[in-house]
Amino acid sequence: MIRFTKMHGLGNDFVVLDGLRQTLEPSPEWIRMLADRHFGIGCDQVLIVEQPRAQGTDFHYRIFNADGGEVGQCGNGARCFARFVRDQGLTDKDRIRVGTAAGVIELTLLADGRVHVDMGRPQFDPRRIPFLAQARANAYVLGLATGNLAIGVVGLGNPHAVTLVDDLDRAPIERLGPLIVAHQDFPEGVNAGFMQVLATDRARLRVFERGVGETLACGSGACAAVVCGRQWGLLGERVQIELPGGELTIEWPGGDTSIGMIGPATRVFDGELAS
Ligand SMILES: N[C@H](CCC[C@H](N)C(=O)O)C(=O)O
Repeated sequence: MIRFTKMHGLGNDFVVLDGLRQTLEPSPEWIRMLADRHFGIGCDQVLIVEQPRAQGTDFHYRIFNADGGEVGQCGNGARCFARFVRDQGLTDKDRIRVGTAAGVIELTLLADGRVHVDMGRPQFDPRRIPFLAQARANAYVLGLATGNLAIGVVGLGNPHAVTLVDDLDRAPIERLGPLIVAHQDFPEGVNAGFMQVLATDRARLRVFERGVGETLACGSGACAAVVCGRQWGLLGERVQIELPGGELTIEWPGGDTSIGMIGPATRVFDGELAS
């Protein structure tokens, strides 16, 4: 009987599985079933806790989108991961180093119940995002059927394209999101963020996620939006990002430094799969 925990980070929701004390075979078909909101449990991503692989890490963390694809980063998921391994008694540490397919991240459980994630340094090398155009990524014009779109492109262990909009409620996000996510310039797809800057320390954001569609929050997307916003001279070092599901605090000094994210991690229920 496979046990799972249902969790969310500002409404970006997860099925979290302990891969240490149970044997899991995460095929794309099985992941899609778990994520299915009618035939399965229902979630945006499936997260699996595994034994550490990299030197100096406490765990390895596998991330699967609802479409079954495995990816290298999930900011909201990282916060839930930290909460999960503590709640399950898998560690008693407050600071946890976790290996992912994209590298190592450091999670810190804060006294107020929130979690800080050191998301590592933003990537601008197009080959590592990956992104086919060789132009410097912070102002690239994407050719769409609906016309050209100026975007910022950055990697956070997963690829992000950020579009600045004047009004998040009126921008044609439902139409543009899928076009950007599937654009040929992103050979592995991309997460499409739409940001409305309110002040140098505050912005609104909606994200169409690769492998899912629009989510209520996207942690790596919030980090990508702050990186692009800073490169465009619109945002300061510490920014409150307002997502449909709630607020994240993002801190980035700029240059070749790590980006930090602070936010909640919520456990909803534990369950067992029938088969
Ligand atoms: N859809 C993303 C993975 C989850 C990212 C998001 N849920 C977050 O909180 O960072 C991708 O395909 O790269």
